Amino acid sequence: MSGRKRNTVTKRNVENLIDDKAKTKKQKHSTCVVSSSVFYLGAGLSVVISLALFIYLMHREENEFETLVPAASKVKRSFYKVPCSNDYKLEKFEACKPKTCGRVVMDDLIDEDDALHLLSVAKKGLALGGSSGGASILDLHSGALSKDNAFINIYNVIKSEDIDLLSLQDFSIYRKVKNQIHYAIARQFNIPQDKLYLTKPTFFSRMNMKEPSTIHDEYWHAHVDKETYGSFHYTSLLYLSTYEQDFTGGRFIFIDKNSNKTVEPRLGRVSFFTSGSENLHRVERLKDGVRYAITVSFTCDPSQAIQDPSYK
Ligand SMILES: O=C(O)CCC(=O)C(=O)O
Ligand SMILES: [Fe+2]
Repeated sequence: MSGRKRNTVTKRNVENLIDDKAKTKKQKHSTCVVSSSVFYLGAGLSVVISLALFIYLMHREENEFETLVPAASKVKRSFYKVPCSNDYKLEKFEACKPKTCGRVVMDDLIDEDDALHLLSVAKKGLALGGSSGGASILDLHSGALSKDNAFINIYNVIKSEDIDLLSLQDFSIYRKVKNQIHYAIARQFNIPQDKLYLTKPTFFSRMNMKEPSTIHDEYWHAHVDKETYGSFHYTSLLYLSTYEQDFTGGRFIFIDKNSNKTVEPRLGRVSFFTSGSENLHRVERLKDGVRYAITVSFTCDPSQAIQDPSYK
């Protein structure tokens, strides 16, 4: 009897049933609203957290730059010693190869007039070519000049178009500067000067804000000069423009285990260092402006020596 009663569909039962269904629907709807709110809140929160983390990491990277030599002040000679890598162990050239390794910055080695002269050569030379992307070079040894996505030979260009560039005076100023750097490196690292030779490439570089077009434009990658250029034992850079005056970004960064150490370029500043993996480095990506420099590097290997560049 009671079972029958339970199964009887009365008007009241139907009303209750509809009511219950509506309640369940309402409950379901509110559960749905709550869970989607939780979802959006969670997603929003994780976006905020990721953003904060990103800003923190960026900021932390900025903070982890220790400035070795700022552009704002001139240094006579700043020496920063680092332990040598094993890169030289199997090499001959006992008298020349690095036995102590390090980084040196000198602001009064090169006359400002000479740096300015080399800057004008760099500007004129690079104006005859120029990469489609952000990094262009002009190698005085081979004549290679970046042009669009490849290289042309500047000596052919100035000959065929009769352009007054890379004159005897230009080469003589390059040679004077090269000799001053040669002397400073030999002295610093205690090497007989006649066992240390100029090597190739020896090139002007120009960096600007153009987007990279080929791998040659990506100047900001970390590298070891001894691997990149093969013959280098001692790298030197003469800066021809000044950080935060002519460009921003573009600092030179030594990448050490626990920190990054920067050298801020300054017109006339020479930065030289041993070229092995004890001096892993990169150039910070430019944020604005145009940056000029010239690389003048030396080898201990007489078979990699080059003559002083001259008109061809
Ligand atoms: O221009 C600079 O400061 C350094 C460039 C560099 O590391 C290189 O050309 O190997
Ligand atoms: Fe380098």
